[in-house]
Amino acid sequence: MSTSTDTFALQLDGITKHFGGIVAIKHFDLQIKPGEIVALVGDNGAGKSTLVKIISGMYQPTAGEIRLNGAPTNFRDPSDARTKGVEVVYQDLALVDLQPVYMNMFLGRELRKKPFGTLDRREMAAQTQALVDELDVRIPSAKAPLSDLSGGQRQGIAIARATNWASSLVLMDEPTAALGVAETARVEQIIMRLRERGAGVLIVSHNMEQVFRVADRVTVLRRGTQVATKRIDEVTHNELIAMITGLTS
Ligand SMILES: Nc1ncnc2c1ncn2[C@@H]1O[C@H](COP(=O)(O)OP(=O)(O)OP(=O)(O)O)[C@@H](O)[C@H]1O
Repeated sequence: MSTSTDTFALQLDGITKHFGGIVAIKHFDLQIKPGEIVALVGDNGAGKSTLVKIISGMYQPTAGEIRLNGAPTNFRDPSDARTKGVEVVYQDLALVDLQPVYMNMFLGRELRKKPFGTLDRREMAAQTQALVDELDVRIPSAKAPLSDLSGGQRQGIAIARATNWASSLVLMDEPTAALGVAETARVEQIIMRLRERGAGVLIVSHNMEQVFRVADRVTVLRRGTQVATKRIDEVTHNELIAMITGLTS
C-alpha cells in the first residue's frame, strides 16, 4: 500500500491548454510532495495564471492528467476542486469584512449544533484560535471582526483557511503582492510553516528573493513551455532570471 511519503500530493502529466490557435500551456509536468513548497515563475503571459486556473478547476485542460494524492482526477469547476482537496489563496483574498475571523475561516463550511442546526460559534472560534496559534498568525483574537486586521494579518487568515481545508494542495497566486516589507516577511513565515501541515504548496511569485526564501523547488514557464524544474539550492538567481527571460548574461 502506498503511504504519504511515496504518493505525490499533486501530479501533473502533460498538461496542455489551447485557446483557439493560442497554445497557453504546452505539455507541463510537475510533481509536488506532501509538505513541499514549489514556486511557479515566468514572465508576463508565460502561462502561470492559465495553469493556476487549470489546477483550481476554473479551466479544463485541452490535454493531460491531474492526480491528487495519487488518484487521477478532473475538476468540473472550482467548487469541485475544493471538494477534492485543492484550496486557492486568491489575490483579492475572498474574505468577508463584517464577519469575525472564525466565520471567515469556516465560510461555506460552518459548524452547526445538533439538533437545531444553529451555528456552533464557540467550536469554530476554538478551532480557528488553535490553527492561527499553530501557524503563528498573530491576530488579536479569533473573534475579532476581520475589518480590525491589517493586510498582512488578513493574508495570514486566508492562508490559514486554505491550509485548513486543503487535503492535497494549497495554491497561492502572488500571495504578498499587495503587502509591505514587514508584512511580506510575516506571511512568508506562515507559508513556510505549511510544510508541517502536509499539503503540497504551489506558489506563483514574481518576487525572486521570495522564491529563494520560501520554495524547495522552482519550475519555470516561458511562453507556455516549461523550461526547467530545479531544486532551489541547485540554481542561482542569475540562472533563474536567464531561464525566465531566455537571455543569457
Ligand atoms: N481566456 C483566454 N483566452 C485566450 N487567450 C488567453 C486566455 N487566457 C490566457 N490567454 C493567453 O495565454 C497566454 C498565457 O497567459 P497567462 O495569463 O496564463 O500568463 P501569466 O503567466 O499568468 O501572465 P501574467 O503574469 O501577466 O498574469 C497568453 O498568451 C494569454 O494571452
